[in-house]
Amino acid sequence: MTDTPVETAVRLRDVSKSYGLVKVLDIPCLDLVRGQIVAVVGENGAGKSTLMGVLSGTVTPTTGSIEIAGRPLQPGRPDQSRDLGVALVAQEFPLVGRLSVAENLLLGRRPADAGGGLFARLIFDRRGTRAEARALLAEVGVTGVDVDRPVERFPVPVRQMIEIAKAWGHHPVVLILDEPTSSLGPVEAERVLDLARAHARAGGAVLFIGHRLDEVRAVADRVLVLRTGKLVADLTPAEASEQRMIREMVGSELARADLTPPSSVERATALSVRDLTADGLGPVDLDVKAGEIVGVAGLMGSGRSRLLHTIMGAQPRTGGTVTFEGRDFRPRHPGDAVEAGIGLVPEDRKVQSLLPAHSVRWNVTLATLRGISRRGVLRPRADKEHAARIVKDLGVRLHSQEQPVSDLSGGNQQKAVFGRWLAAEPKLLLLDEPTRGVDVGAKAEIYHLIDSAAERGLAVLVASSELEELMWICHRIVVMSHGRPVADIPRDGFGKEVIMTAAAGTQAGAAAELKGKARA
Ligand SMILES: Nc1ncnc2c1ncn2[C@@H]1O[C@H](COP(=O)(O)OP(=O)(O)OP(=O)(O)O)[C@@H](O)[C@H]1O
Repeated sequence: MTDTPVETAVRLRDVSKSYGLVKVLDIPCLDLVRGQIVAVVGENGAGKSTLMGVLSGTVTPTTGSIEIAGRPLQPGRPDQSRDLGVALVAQEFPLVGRLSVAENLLLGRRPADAGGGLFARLIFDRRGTRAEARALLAEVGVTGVDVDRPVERFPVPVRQMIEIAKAWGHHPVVLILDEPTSSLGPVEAERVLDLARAHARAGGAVLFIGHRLDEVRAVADRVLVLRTGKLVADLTPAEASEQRMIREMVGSELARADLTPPSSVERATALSVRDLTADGLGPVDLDVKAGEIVGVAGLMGSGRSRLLHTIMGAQPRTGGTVTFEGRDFRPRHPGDAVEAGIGLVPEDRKVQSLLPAHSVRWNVTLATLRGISRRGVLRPRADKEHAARIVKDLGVRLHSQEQPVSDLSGGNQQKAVFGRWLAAEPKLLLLDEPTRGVDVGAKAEIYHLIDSAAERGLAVLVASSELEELMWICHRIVVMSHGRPVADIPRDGFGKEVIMTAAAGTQAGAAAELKGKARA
Protein backbone atom coordinates (compact mmCIF):
# COMPACT_ATOMS: atom_id res chain seq x y z
CA MET A 1 0.00 0.00 0.00
CA THR A 2 1.01 3.55 -0.50
CA ASP A 3 0.24 6.80 1.28
CA THR A 4 0.26 8.82 -1.94
CA PRO A 5 -2.87 10.97 -2.12
CA VAL A 6 -5.02 10.18 -5.18
CA GLU A 7 -4.66 13.68 -6.59
CA THR A 8 -0.95 12.96 -6.95
CA ALA A 9 -0.57 11.74 -10.50
CA VAL A 10 3.18 11.20 -10.44
CA ARG A 11 5.57 10.64 -7.57
CA LEU A 12 9.32 10.35 -8.14
CA ARG A 13 11.82 9.56 -5.41
CA ASP A 14 15.60 9.49 -5.84
CA VAL A 15 15.33 8.90 -9.55
CA SER A 16 18.57 9.01 -11.49
CA LYS A 17 19.86 7.85 -14.86
CA SER A 18 23.50 7.34 -15.74
CA TYR A 19 25.16 6.28 -18.96
CA GLY A 20 28.49 4.81 -17.93
CA LEU A 21 29.94 7.25 -15.44
CA VAL A 22 27.87 10.17 -16.65
CA LYS A 23 24.75 11.00 -14.65
CA VAL A 24 22.29 12.68 -17.00
CA LEU A 25 19.31 12.80 -14.62
CA ASP A 26 19.21 13.24 -10.86
CA ILE A 27 15.87 13.98 -9.20
CA PRO A 28 15.61 13.42 -5.45
CA CYS A 29 11.92 14.28 -5.15
CA LEU A 30 9.14 15.35 -7.50
CA ASP A 31 5.34 15.17 -7.24
CA LEU A 32 2.91 16.17 -9.98
CA VAL A 33 -0.76 16.69 -9.18
CA ARG A 34 -3.85 16.20 -11.30
CA GLY A 35 -5.42 19.22 -12.95
CA GLN A 36 -2.10 20.97 -13.62
CA ILE A 37 0.04 21.60 -16.65
CA VAL A 38 3.66 21.38 -15.62
CA ALA A 39 6.19 22.63 -18.13
CA VAL A 40 9.75 21.34 -18.17
CA VAL A 41 12.35 23.58 -19.77
CA GLY A 42 16.10 23.28 -20.15
CA GLU A 43 18.93 23.52 -22.62
CA ASN A 44 19.54 20.80 -25.20
CA GLY A 45 20.84 17.79 -23.34
CA ALA A 46 19.55 18.98 -19.94
CA GLY A 47 17.70 15.68 -19.42
CA LYS A 48 14.10 16.56 -20.33
CA SER A 49 13.54 13.63 -22.70
CA THR A 50 15.28 11.30 -20.26
CA LEU A 51 12.81 12.32 -17.55
CA MET A 52 9.90 11.70 -19.91
CA GLY A 53 11.46 8.39 -20.96
CA VAL A 54 11.73 7.27 -17.34
CA LEU A 55 8.05 8.05 -16.78
CA SER A 56 6.88 6.38 -19.96
CA GLY A 57 9.05 3.33 -19.34
CA THR A 58 11.23 3.71 -22.43
CA VAL A 59 14.27 4.63 -20.32
CA THR A 60 15.22 2.39 -17.38
CA PRO A 61 16.34 4.57 -14.46
CA THR A 62 19.57 3.63 -12.71
CA THR A 63 18.05 4.30 -9.27
CA GLY A 64 14.80 5.38 -7.67
CA SER A 65 11.10 4.68 -7.49
CA ILE A 66 8.14 5.98 -9.48
CA GLU A 67 4.43 5.89 -8.78
CA ILE A 68 1.68 6.73 -11.21
CA ALA A 69 -1.67 7.56 -9.57
CA GLY A 70 -0.50 5.82 -6.42
CA ARG A 71 0.64 2.61 -8.09
CA PRO A 72 4.31 1.63 -8.43
CA LEU A 73 5.84 1.52 -11.89
CA GLN A 74 8.36 -1.22 -12.62
CA PRO A 75 11.38 0.50 -14.19
CA GLY A 76 11.68 0.34 -17.97
CA ARG A 77 8.25 -1.18 -18.64
CA PRO A 78 6.50 0.89 -21.36
CA ASP A 79 3.50 -1.47 -21.40
CA GLN A 80 2.97 -1.14 -17.67
CA SER A 81 3.47 2.61 -17.76
CA ARG A 82 0.78 2.84 -20.43
CA ASP A 83 -1.56 0.64 -18.42
CA LEU A 84 -1.07 2.85 -15.38
CA GLY A 85 -2.14 5.81 -17.49
CA VAL A 86 0.95 7.45 -18.97
CA ALA A 87 0.79 8.53 -22.62
CA LEU A 88 3.82 10.05 -24.28
CA VAL A 89 3.88 12.15 -27.42
CA ALA A 90 7.58 11.84 -28.22
CA GLN A 91 9.87 14.20 -30.09
CA GLU A 92 10.84 11.59 -32.66
CA PHE A 93 7.75 9.84 -33.89
CA PRO A 94 7.47 6.19 -33.02
CA LEU A 95 4.52 5.74 -35.41
CA VAL A 96 4.92 2.75 -37.69
CA GLY A 97 5.36 4.38 -41.08
CA ARG A 98 4.07 1.59 -43.26
CA LEU A 99 0.91 1.00 -41.26
CA SER A 100 -2.13 3.09 -42.00
CA VAL A 101 -3.23 6.01 -39.87
CA ALA A 102 -6.12 3.90 -38.48
CA GLU A 103 -3.84 1.00 -37.60
CA ASN A 104 -1.39 3.32 -35.88
CA LEU A 105 -4.11 4.99 -33.90
CA LEU A 106 -5.38 1.68 -32.53
CA LEU A 107 -1.98 0.06 -32.09
CA GLY A 108 -1.11 -0.58 -28.46
CA ARG A 109 -4.67 -0.36 -27.22
CA ARG A 110 -5.48 -2.78 -24.47
CA PRO A 111 -7.55 -5.72 -25.73
CA ALA A 112 -10.50 -4.48 -23.71
CA ASP A 113 -10.38 -1.14 -25.52
CA ALA A 114 -9.96 -2.77 -28.91
CA GLY A 115 -12.91 -5.10 -28.42
CA GLY A 116 -11.52 -8.59 -28.94
CA GLY A 117 -7.92 -7.83 -29.80
CA LEU A 118 -6.35 -5.46 -32.26
CA PHE A 119 -5.83 -7.86 -35.10
CA ALA A 120 -9.26 -9.45 -34.85
CA ARG A 121 -10.63 -6.00 -34.94
CA LEU A 122 -8.53 -4.83 -37.86
CA ILE A 123 -9.48 -7.85 -39.90
CA PHE A 124 -13.14 -8.13 -39.03
CA ASP A 125 -14.14 -4.58 -38.41
CA ARG A 126 -12.22 -2.34 -40.73
CA ARG A 127 -15.13 -0.02 -41.14
CA GLY A 128 -15.53 0.45 -37.40
CA THR A 129 -11.79 0.96 -37.05
CA ARG A 130 -11.80 3.66 -39.67
CA ALA A 131 -14.74 5.45 -38.11
CA GLU A 132 -13.09 5.32 -34.70
CA ALA A 133 -9.82 6.65 -36.11
CA ARG A 134 -11.62 9.51 -37.82
CA ALA A 135 -13.53 10.34 -34.65
CA LEU A 136 -10.29 10.37 -32.68
CA LEU A 137 -8.64 12.68 -35.17
CA ALA A 138 -11.68 14.95 -35.12
CA GLU A 139 -11.38 15.16 -31.32
CA VAL A 140 -7.95 16.72 -31.73
CA GLY A 141 -9.19 18.94 -34.54
CA VAL A 142 -7.86 17.06 -37.57
CA THR A 143 -10.21 16.41 -40.46
CA GLY A 144 -9.78 15.35 -44.07
CA VAL A 145 -7.04 12.76 -43.42
CA ASP A 146 -7.39 9.49 -45.35
CA VAL A 147 -7.04 7.03 -42.46
CA ASP A 148 -6.22 4.15 -44.83
CA ARG A 149 -3.04 5.81 -46.08
CA PRO A 150 0.30 4.77 -44.59
CA VAL A 151 1.50 7.25 -42.01
CA GLU A 152 4.85 7.70 -43.79
CA ARG A 153 3.07 9.43 -46.67
CA PHE A 154 2.04 12.35 -44.48
CA PRO A 155 4.17 15.39 -43.75
CA VAL A 156 5.67 15.83 -40.29
CA PRO A 157 2.99 18.22 -38.93
CA VAL A 158 0.20 15.78 -39.79
CA ARG A 159 2.16 12.89 -38.28
CA GLN A 160 2.57 14.99 -35.17
CA MET A 161 -1.19 15.47 -34.88
CA ILE A 162 -1.78 11.73 -35.44
CA GLU A 163 0.66 11.05 -32.62
CA ILE A 164 -1.23 13.42 -30.35
CA ALA A 165 -4.56 11.80 -31.30
CA LYS A 166 -3.09 8.42 -30.43
CA ALA A 167 -2.02 9.54 -26.96
CA TRP A 168 -5.34 11.33 -26.47
CA GLY A 169 -7.23 8.15 -27.33
CA HIS A 170 -5.67 6.35 -24.36
CA HIS A 171 -7.48 8.71 -21.92
CA PRO A 172 -4.29 8.95 -19.89
CA VAL A 173 -3.81 10.12 -16.31
CA VAL A 174 -0.55 11.76 -17.34
CA LEU A 175 -0.24 13.20 -20.81
CA ILE A 176 3.39 13.87 -21.68
CA LEU A 177 3.97 16.23 -24.57
CA ASP A 178 7.61 16.41 -25.68
CA GLU A 179 7.85 19.55 -27.81
CA PRO A 180 4.47 18.88 -29.37
CA THR A 181 4.26 22.12 -31.32
CA SER A 182 7.76 22.32 -32.74
CA SER A 183 6.66 21.37 -36.24
CA LEU A 184 3.24 23.00 -36.17
CA GLY A 185 2.07 26.37 -37.42
CA PRO A 186 0.61 28.88 -34.94
CA VAL A 187 -3.02 27.83 -35.43
CA GLU A 188 -2.33 24.13 -34.92
CA ALA A 189 0.03 24.87 -32.04
CA GLU A 190 -2.73 26.79 -30.27
CA ARG A 191 -5.02 23.81 -30.75
CA VAL A 192 -2.51 21.55 -29.02
CA LEU A 193 -2.24 23.98 -26.11
CA ASP A 194 -6.04 23.92 -25.85
CA LEU A 195 -5.97 20.11 -25.73
CA ALA A 196 -3.45 20.25 -22.89
CA ARG A 197 -5.71 22.69 -21.02
CA ALA A 198 -8.76 20.48 -21.62
CA HIS A 199 -6.89 17.46 -20.29
CA ALA A 200 -5.91 19.27 -17.10
CA ARG A 201 -9.45 20.64 -16.64
CA ALA A 202 -10.78 17.08 -16.89
CA GLY A 203 -8.54 16.10 -13.95
CA GLY A 204 -5.49 14.79 -15.78
CA ALA A 205 -1.88 15.87 -15.35
CA VAL A 206 0.12 17.26 -18.24
CA LEU A 207 3.89 17.37 -18.57
CA PHE A 208 4.83 19.77 -21.30
CA ILE A 209 8.37 20.07 -22.64
CA GLY A 210 8.94 23.15 -24.70
CA HIS A 211 11.60 25.35 -26.16
CA ARG A 212 9.12 28.05 -27.14
CA LEU A 213 9.09 29.99 -23.91
CA ASP A 214 6.12 32.16 -24.89
CA GLU A 215 4.08 28.96 -25.22
CA VAL A 216 5.34 27.70 -21.90
CA ARG A 217 4.23 30.94 -20.30
CA ALA A 218 0.84 30.72 -21.99
CA VAL A 219 0.07 27.19 -20.89
CA ALA A 220 1.94 26.25 -17.69
CA ASP A 221 0.60 26.23 -14.13
CA ARG A 222 4.11 25.42 -12.91
CA VAL A 223 7.51 25.51 -14.60
CA LEU A 224 10.35 23.14 -13.75
CA VAL A 225 13.81 24.00 -14.99
CA LEU A 226 16.33 21.24 -15.62
CA ARG A 227 20.04 21.94 -15.90
CA THR A 228 22.55 19.12 -16.49
CA GLY A 229 20.05 16.59 -15.20
CA LYS A 230 19.07 18.44 -12.01
CA LEU A 231 15.93 20.37 -11.09
CA VAL A 232 17.32 23.84 -10.47
CA ALA A 233 14.06 25.80 -10.26
CA ASP A 234 10.37 25.22 -9.61
CA LEU A 235 8.54 28.37 -10.68
CA THR A 236 4.99 29.69 -10.39
CA PRO A 237 3.53 31.31 -13.53
CA ALA A 238 4.17 34.73 -11.98
CA GLU A 239 7.85 33.89 -11.46
CA ALA A 240 8.34 32.31 -14.87
CA SER A 241 9.27 35.28 -17.03
CA GLU A 242 11.22 34.40 -20.15
CA GLN A 243 14.31 36.07 -18.71
CA ARG A 244 14.06 34.12 -15.47
CA MET A 245 13.58 30.81 -17.30
CA ILE A 246 16.58 31.47 -19.53
CA ARG A 247 18.71 32.49 -16.55
CA GLU A 248 17.83 29.28 -14.71
CA MET A 249 18.38 27.15 -17.82
CA VAL A 250 21.74 28.58 -18.74
CA GLY A 251 22.96 29.35 -15.23
CA SER A 252 23.80 32.94 -16.16
CA GLU A 253 22.49 35.77 -18.28
CA LEU A 254 22.37 34.79 -21.92
CA ALA A 255 24.38 36.98 -24.23
CA ARG A 256 22.09 36.88 -27.22
CA ALA A 257 23.98 37.00 -30.48
CA ASP A 258 22.95 40.26 -32.13
CA LEU A 259 22.49 39.80 -35.83
CA THR A 260 23.62 42.40 -38.24
CA PRO A 261 20.38 43.56 -39.81
CA PRO A 262 20.34 42.05 -43.29
CA SER A 263 21.61 44.62 -45.75
CA SER A 264 19.93 45.12 -49.09
CA VAL A 265 21.27 42.41 -51.28
CA GLU A 266 22.61 43.21 -54.72
CA ARG A 267 24.07 39.99 -55.93
CA ALA A 268 23.57 37.34 -58.60
CA THR A 269 20.53 35.08 -58.49
CA ALA A 270 21.51 31.72 -56.99
CA LEU A 271 18.18 29.94 -57.24
CA SER A 272 15.42 30.64 -59.68
CA VAL A 273 12.11 28.79 -59.68
CA ARG A 274 9.59 29.22 -62.49
CA ASP A 275 6.07 27.76 -62.76
CA LEU A 276 7.10 24.93 -60.46
CA THR A 277 4.30 22.43 -59.83
CA ALA A 278 4.03 19.17 -57.89
CA ASP A 279 1.29 17.27 -56.14
CA GLY A 280 -0.49 19.94 -54.07
CA LEU A 281 2.00 22.63 -55.06
CA GLY A 282 2.17 25.54 -57.42
CA PRO A 283 2.61 27.10 -59.73
CA VAL A 284 5.46 28.79 -57.85
CA ASP A 285 7.81 31.54 -59.04
CA LEU A 286 10.64 32.43 -56.68
CA ASP A 287 14.17 33.84 -56.76
CA VAL A 288 16.87 33.70 -54.10
CA LYS A 289 20.02 35.76 -54.60
CA ALA A 290 23.47 34.91 -53.33
CA GLY A 291 23.69 36.31 -49.80
CA GLU A 292 19.95 36.48 -49.41
CA ILE A 293 17.92 34.70 -46.72
CA VAL A 294 14.36 34.09 -47.90
CA GLY A 295 11.76 32.71 -45.52
CA VAL A 296 8.77 30.56 -46.42
CA ALA A 297 5.82 30.93 -44.05
CA GLY A 298 2.37 29.37 -44.12
CA LEU A 299 -0.05 27.25 -42.16
CA MET A 300 0.12 23.48 -41.91
CA GLY A 301 -0.58 22.03 -45.36
CA SER A 302 0.07 25.36 -47.13
CA GLY A 303 2.85 23.84 -49.22
CA ARG A 304 5.65 25.35 -47.13
CA SER A 305 7.62 22.11 -46.80
CA ARG A 306 6.41 20.73 -50.11
CA LEU A 307 8.07 23.64 -51.92
CA LEU A 308 11.42 22.82 -50.35
CA HIS A 309 11.01 19.10 -50.92
CA THR A 310 10.21 19.66 -54.59
CA ILE A 311 13.21 21.93 -55.09
CA MET A 312 15.58 19.44 -53.43
CA GLY A 313 14.19 16.44 -55.31
CA ALA A 314 12.52 14.70 -52.38
CA GLN A 315 9.18 14.99 -54.14
CA PRO A 316 8.67 14.68 -57.92
CA ARG A 317 7.77 17.82 -59.78
CA THR A 318 5.05 17.81 -62.41
CA GLY A 319 6.12 20.94 -64.27
CA GLY A 320 8.22 24.09 -64.31
CA THR A 321 11.93 24.77 -64.03
CA VAL A 322 14.49 25.26 -61.29
CA THR A 323 17.75 27.01 -62.12
CA PHE A 324 20.66 26.81 -59.69
CA GLU A 325 23.75 28.94 -60.34
CA GLY A 326 22.60 29.54 -63.92
CA ARG A 327 22.11 25.86 -64.77
CA ASP A 328 18.95 23.83 -65.19
CA PHE A 329 18.58 21.81 -62.01
CA ARG A 330 16.58 18.57 -61.96
CA PRO A 331 17.41 16.46 -58.92
CA ARG A 332 15.80 13.01 -58.85
CA HIS A 333 16.44 12.69 -55.13
CA PRO A 334 18.04 14.81 -52.40
CA GLY A 335 21.40 13.10 -53.05
CA ASP A 336 21.55 14.95 -56.40
CA ALA A 337 21.00 18.25 -54.61
CA VAL A 338 23.85 17.49 -52.22
CA GLU A 339 26.07 16.50 -55.15
CA ALA A 340 25.30 19.86 -56.80
CA GLY A 341 26.55 21.71 -53.71
CA ILE A 342 23.28 22.35 -51.93
CA GLY A 343 23.11 21.92 -48.15
CA LEU A 344 19.95 20.37 -46.72
CA VAL A 345 18.71 20.61 -43.17
CA PRO A 346 15.45 18.71 -43.41
CA GLU A 347 12.56 18.67 -41.00
CA ASP A 348 12.80 15.03 -40.07
CA ARG A 349 16.47 14.72 -39.19
CA LYS A 350 16.15 11.10 -38.14
CA VAL A 351 14.80 9.85 -41.43
CA GLN A 352 16.32 12.30 -43.83
CA SER A 353 19.76 13.26 -42.71
CA LEU A 354 21.52 11.49 -39.86
CA LEU A 355 23.19 8.10 -39.92
CA PRO A 356 22.07 7.20 -36.41
CA ALA A 357 24.41 4.29 -35.73
CA HIS A 358 27.49 6.22 -36.88
CA SER A 359 29.61 8.39 -34.66
CA VAL A 360 29.08 12.10 -34.18
CA ARG A 361 32.45 12.65 -35.92
CA TRP A 362 31.37 10.72 -38.99
CA ASN A 363 28.04 12.52 -39.17
CA VAL A 364 29.40 16.04 -38.87
CA THR A 365 32.27 15.61 -41.33
CA LEU A 366 30.30 13.71 -43.94
CA ALA A 367 29.84 16.69 -46.24
CA THR A 368 33.45 17.85 -46.00
CA LEU A 369 35.33 14.57 -46.38
CA ARG A 370 37.07 15.75 -49.52
CA GLY A 371 38.69 18.65 -47.70
CA ILE A 372 40.16 16.39 -45.03
CA SER A 373 41.33 13.58 -47.32
CA ARG A 374 44.56 13.24 -49.25
CA ARG A 375 44.31 11.36 -52.57
CA GLY A 376 41.05 9.86 -51.47
CA VAL A 377 42.44 8.69 -48.12
CA LEU A 378 40.99 10.22 -44.99
CA ARG A 379 43.53 11.89 -42.69
CA PRO A 380 42.31 10.82 -39.24
CA ARG A 381 43.88 13.67 -37.32
CA ALA A 382 42.52 16.32 -39.68
CA ASP A 383 39.16 14.57 -39.50
CA LYS A 384 39.13 14.69 -35.69
CA GLU A 385 40.24 18.31 -35.54
CA HIS A 386 37.69 19.26 -38.12
CA ALA A 387 34.90 17.51 -36.21
CA ALA A 388 36.04 19.15 -32.98
CA ARG A 389 35.81 22.58 -34.63
CA ILE A 390 32.28 21.97 -35.94
CA VAL A 391 31.11 20.62 -32.59
CA LYS A 392 32.62 23.60 -30.76
CA ASP A 393 31.23 26.20 -33.18
CA LEU A 394 27.73 24.85 -32.77
CA GLY A 395 28.05 24.08 -29.06
CA VAL A 396 27.01 20.44 -29.56
CA ARG A 397 26.90 18.86 -26.09
CA LEU A 398 28.46 15.39 -26.14
CA HIS A 399 30.65 13.05 -24.19
CA SER A 400 32.83 11.95 -27.08
CA GLN A 401 33.07 12.43 -30.86
CA GLU A 402 32.98 8.67 -31.15
CA GLN A 403 29.58 8.14 -29.50
CA PRO A 404 26.73 7.26 -31.89
CA VAL A 405 24.91 10.39 -33.00
CA SER A 406 21.64 8.77 -31.90
CA ASP A 407 22.82 9.08 -28.27
CA LEU A 408 22.78 12.87 -28.50
CA SER A 409 19.71 14.72 -27.30
CA GLY A 410 17.31 15.81 -30.05
CA GLY A 411 18.46 19.41 -30.15
CA ASN A 412 22.10 18.41 -30.23
CA GLN A 413 21.43 16.11 -33.19
CA GLN A 414 19.90 19.07 -35.00
CA LYS A 415 22.97 21.17 -34.26
CA ALA A 416 25.13 18.36 -35.67
CA VAL A 417 23.22 18.41 -38.97
CA PHE A 418 23.67 22.16 -39.12
CA GLY A 419 27.33 22.00 -38.32
CA ARG A 420 27.89 19.54 -41.10
CA TRP A 421 26.43 21.88 -43.70
CA LEU A 422 27.78 25.17 -42.48
CA ALA A 423 31.28 23.66 -42.53
CA ALA A 424 30.82 22.44 -46.10
CA GLU A 425 30.22 26.05 -47.29
CA PRO A 426 27.53 25.24 -49.85
CA LYS A 427 26.23 27.88 -52.26
CA LEU A 428 22.64 27.29 -51.28
CA LEU A 429 21.15 26.06 -48.04
CA LEU A 430 17.62 24.67 -47.94
CA LEU A 431 16.32 24.64 -44.39
CA ASP A 432 13.06 23.05 -43.30
CA GLU A 433 12.19 23.81 -39.65
CA PRO A 434 15.90 24.34 -39.02
CA THR A 435 15.82 24.86 -35.26
CA ARG A 436 13.18 22.29 -34.37
CA GLY A 437 13.98 21.22 -30.83
CA VAL A 438 16.94 23.58 -30.46
CA ASP A 439 17.18 25.56 -27.21
CA VAL A 440 17.08 29.36 -27.06
CA GLY A 441 20.81 29.88 -26.64
CA ALA A 442 21.78 27.52 -29.43
CA LYS A 443 19.15 29.04 -31.70
CA ALA A 444 20.75 32.46 -31.41
CA GLU A 445 24.09 30.83 -32.21
CA ILE A 446 22.67 29.09 -35.30
CA TYR A 447 21.03 32.30 -36.54
CA HIS A 448 24.34 34.03 -36.13
CA LEU A 449 26.14 31.36 -38.17
CA ILE A 450 23.53 31.51 -40.94
CA ASP A 451 23.83 35.27 -40.97
CA SER A 452 27.64 35.18 -41.31
CA ALA A 453 27.44 32.53 -44.04
CA ALA A 454 24.95 34.71 -45.93
CA GLU A 455 27.31 37.68 -45.60
CA ARG A 456 29.88 35.52 -47.39
CA GLY A 457 27.42 34.91 -50.25
CA LEU A 458 25.40 31.87 -49.15
CA ALA A 459 21.82 31.85 -50.45
CA VAL A 460 19.29 30.49 -47.97
CA LEU A 461 15.70 29.35 -48.39
CA VAL A 462 14.16 28.58 -45.02
CA ALA A 463 10.70 27.20 -44.26
CA SER A 464 9.58 27.54 -40.67
CA SER A 465 6.46 27.45 -38.58
CA GLU A 466 8.06 29.92 -36.18
CA LEU A 467 7.33 33.39 -37.41
CA GLU A 468 9.68 34.91 -34.84
CA GLU A 469 12.48 32.88 -36.34
CA LEU A 470 11.72 33.99 -39.89
CA MET A 471 11.34 37.62 -38.87
CA TRP A 472 14.65 37.41 -37.04
CA ILE A 473 16.84 36.12 -39.84
CA CYS A 474 15.19 36.75 -43.21
CA HIS A 475 15.58 39.52 -45.75
CA ARG A 476 12.09 38.76 -47.02
CA ILE A 477 9.33 36.27 -46.37
CA VAL A 478 7.23 34.48 -48.96
CA VAL A 479 3.87 33.39 -47.55
CA MET A 480 2.29 30.22 -48.92
CA SER A 481 -1.38 29.31 -48.94
CA HIS A 482 -3.02 26.41 -50.78
CA GLY A 483 0.27 25.46 -52.39
CA ARG A 484 1.01 28.88 -53.83
CA PRO A 485 2.89 31.99 -52.81
CA VAL A 486 0.31 34.63 -51.87
CA ALA A 487 2.58 37.34 -50.53
CA ASP A 488 6.22 38.40 -50.71
CA ILE A 489 6.97 40.68 -47.78
CA PRO A 490 10.16 42.72 -47.52
CA ARG A 491 11.89 43.05 -44.15
CA ASP A 492 10.56 46.51 -43.43
CA GLY A 493 7.00 45.18 -43.82
CA PHE A 494 7.43 42.25 -41.38
CA GLY A 495 4.78 41.78 -38.72
CA LYS A 496 3.05 38.73 -37.29
CA GLU A 497 -0.37 40.03 -38.19
CA VAL A 498 0.55 40.75 -41.80
CA ILE A 499 2.02 37.29 -42.28
CA MET A 500 -0.82 35.50 -40.52
CA THR A 501 -3.45 37.37 -42.52
CA ALA A 502 -1.80 36.33 -45.74
CA ALA A 503 -1.37 32.75 -44.54
CA ALA A 504 -4.94 32.35 -43.37
CA GLY A 505 -6.84 34.40 -45.94
CA THR A 506 -7.92 33.52 -49.44
CA GLN A 507 -5.13 33.85 -51.92
CA ALA A 508 -6.43 36.86 -53.79
CA GLY A 509 -7.82 38.59 -50.71
CA ALA A 510 -4.64 38.20 -48.73
CA ALA A 511 -2.43 39.43 -51.53
CA ALA A 512 -4.60 42.50 -52.01
CA GLU A 513 -4.71 43.20 -48.31
CA LEU A 514 -0.98 42.83 -48.03
CA LYS A 515 -0.31 45.26 -50.79
CA GLY A 516 -2.57 47.76 -49.03
CA LYS A 517 -0.79 47.21 -45.70
CA ALA A 518 2.62 47.47 -47.27
CA ARG A 519 1.67 50.81 -48.76
CA ALA A 520 0.07 52.12 -45.57
N1 LIG B 1 21.64 6.19 -25.03
C1 LIG B 1 22.41 7.17 -24.55
N2 LIG B 1 23.72 6.97 -24.33
C2 LIG B 1 24.50 7.95 -23.83
N3 LIG B 1 24.06 9.18 -23.52
C3 LIG B 1 22.77 9.44 -23.73
C4 LIG B 1 21.87 8.45 -24.25
N4 LIG B 1 20.63 9.01 -24.35
C5 LIG B 1 20.76 10.29 -23.90
N5 LIG B 1 22.03 10.55 -23.53
C6 LIG B 1 22.56 11.80 -22.98
O1 LIG B 1 21.73 12.23 -21.91
C7 LIG B 1 21.72 13.65 -21.84
C8 LIG B 1 20.29 14.12 -21.70
O2 LIG B 1 19.61 13.92 -22.93
P1 LIG B 1 18.07 14.27 -23.15
O3 LIG B 1 17.67 13.70 -24.46
O4 LIG B 1 17.30 13.87 -21.95
O5 LIG B 1 18.15 15.86 -23.23
P2 LIG B 1 16.97 16.91 -23.54
O6 LIG B 1 16.93 17.86 -22.38
O7 LIG B 1 15.72 16.19 -23.86
O8 LIG B 1 17.56 17.66 -24.80
P3 LIG B 1 16.83 18.26 -26.12
O9 LIG B 1 16.28 19.60 -25.73
O10 LIG B 1 17.97 18.44 -27.07
O11 LIG B 1 15.81 17.28 -26.57
C9 LIG B 1 22.42 14.15 -23.09
O12 LIG B 1 23.73 14.55 -22.73
C10 LIG B 1 22.47 12.94 -24.01
O13 LIG B 1 23.60 12.97 -24.84
